[in-house]
Amino acid sequence: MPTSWADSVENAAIGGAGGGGRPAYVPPHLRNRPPSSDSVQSGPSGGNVALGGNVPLGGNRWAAPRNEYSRSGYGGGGGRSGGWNNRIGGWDRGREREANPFGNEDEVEPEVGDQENTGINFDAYEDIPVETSGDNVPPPVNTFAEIDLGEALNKNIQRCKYVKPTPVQRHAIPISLAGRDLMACAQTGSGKTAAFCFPIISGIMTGQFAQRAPRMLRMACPLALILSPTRELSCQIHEEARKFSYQTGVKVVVAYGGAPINQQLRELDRGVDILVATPGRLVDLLERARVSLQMIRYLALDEADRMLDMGFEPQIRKIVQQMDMPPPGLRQTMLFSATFPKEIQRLASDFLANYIFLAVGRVGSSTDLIMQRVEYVQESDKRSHLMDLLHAQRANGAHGKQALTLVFVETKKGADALEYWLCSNGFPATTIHGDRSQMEREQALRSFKSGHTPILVATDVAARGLDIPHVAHVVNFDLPNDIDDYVHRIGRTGRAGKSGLATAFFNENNSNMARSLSELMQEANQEVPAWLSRFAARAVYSGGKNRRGGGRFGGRDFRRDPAYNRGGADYYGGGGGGNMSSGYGAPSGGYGGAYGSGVTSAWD
Ligand SMILES: Nc1ncnc2c1ncn2[C@@H]1O[C@H](COP(=O)(O)OP(=O)(O)OP(=O)(O)O)[C@@H](O)[C@H]1O
Repeated sequence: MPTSWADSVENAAIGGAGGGGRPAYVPPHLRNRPPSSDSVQSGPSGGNVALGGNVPLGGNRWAAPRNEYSRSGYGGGGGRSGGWNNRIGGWDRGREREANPFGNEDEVEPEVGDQENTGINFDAYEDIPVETSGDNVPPPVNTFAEIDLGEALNKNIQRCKYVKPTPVQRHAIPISLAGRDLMACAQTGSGKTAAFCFPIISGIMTGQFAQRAPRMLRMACPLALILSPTRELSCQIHEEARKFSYQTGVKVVVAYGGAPINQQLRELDRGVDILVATPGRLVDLLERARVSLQMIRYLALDEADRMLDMGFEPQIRKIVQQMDMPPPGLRQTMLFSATFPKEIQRLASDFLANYIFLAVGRVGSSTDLIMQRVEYVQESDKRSHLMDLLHAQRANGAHGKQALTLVFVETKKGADALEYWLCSNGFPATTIHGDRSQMEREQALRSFKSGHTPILVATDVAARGLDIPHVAHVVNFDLPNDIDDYVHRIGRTGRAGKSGLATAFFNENNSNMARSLSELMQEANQEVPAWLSRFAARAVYSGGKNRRGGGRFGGRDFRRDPAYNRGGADYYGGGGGGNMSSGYGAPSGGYGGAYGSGVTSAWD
């Protein structure tokens, strides 16, 4: 059974609106009980506000005639593309019933010993190196049965067909259940979402905080906050969390920008235990005094390094430190990402109390499930080269499913231009980037995921977190300036134990990436072309483009660095000695120069 967010989008697309009018508020501790049997709906899945919609399928996907492109038609998005009037399923309160996020009545009752999550090969992760540091690290578990997550959550794990925990889950869940703060790095596609959702849901299910929840008029007081950097990722986490919390009595609500706020306010008014949000929309809700963070007991930052880089850091500090959220020690904080540059670890430590650092896999490295290729392609040849790749790929669809290709470009204009060119040449493509409306973005994702437009041209807005099944190929048409961005981009394929292919176009313009790219490829047991090694040998580390410093890739607790133990005064000195010195020279890396000459004052 498909279990990912992308599949739940399809389920939501099939379903209609949830039921009922506005219910009476029921506090969390009264909700924490099994719902009545009639709460299991056979029909509508309570279409997601964001992602409900339907994409007509069929026809020859590759047969688009030249010049057929049109913005309104290319996505094939008929159906409910309007989307905003759908209700998120609640759960048994008054006349409101919890929609079944699994979307299929047949799958409501899990069967013991049911088939494993299809296509998952977690044996691929078995011999993965794991490193923990911090005081009194709780031991890992090998099975879900060893952890007391509660019956209702265990049922949902079965419904998801998760047979055993992934390595990051084996380590992170016991740490979080023990109440410890956590900074966790694990490779893309390795199950981090569940690793932070399970302990939060389980903790709320025990009801230990619920009694103290105040009843404030029109002000939501969630117990847990999950922040992520993009709207699509927040929607995805929300969908996953709804599955994990189905029939547990825990209510999950999502709030993100680009969508009408009134709908989200109505959802919040109906009660919320776990709020999944993007920072901008949350700040808006806080400023309107429609959300209070005073009851927060769990804070999770997904893509935490992105959340704390210069783009988001002020908003995150405002949310976490300048509103009414309890301080570290009184809340439990969990930070997760596949990459964790040390300067960001240092920033993040402000938000944590006596935390455990967990690194699973060669962190910041890519998984070797992804076959990486780098090809030397001049700018002017990129389009024809891409076309060759796509032609070759037409033949590669398997089991009636067209293989999906995700093409990353540098700019929004570049994305539109490439999309137009692809469509004009008979390759159904769509695009996702920050200049498109939220509805267009969501429609593009649906169209891609359904295979209607099996090519998605994207900027970095799609680089992190998105879990789209059947992405067989990631093409870095334009390489990013930061090796961590590359790691996240290629991580859209090769997920959950499956294999994938990533191709990067490289030329002189990317010479500053040569060294970090070839090191990354070596780490992941990939063949490094001789010409790239020559580029790498000539290259000087250039600023933000490689922030790891020498030695092995990422994954080290920055508290173990000698500079940290000297008090950290010289830790960010820039340009000089120390492990991080190579990371901050140039202004053009992923941190937009913010850590260039001003590195010492980034958190002053
Ligand atoms: N224990 C499990 N057994 C089987 N499948 C799992 C398990 N845990 C997670 N998955 C599946 O693995 C896929 C990847 O999980 P997830 O999206 O949480 O990865 P991630 O580590 O957060 O990736 P990224 O770094 O790209 O954000 C999802 O489709 C999820 O449903």
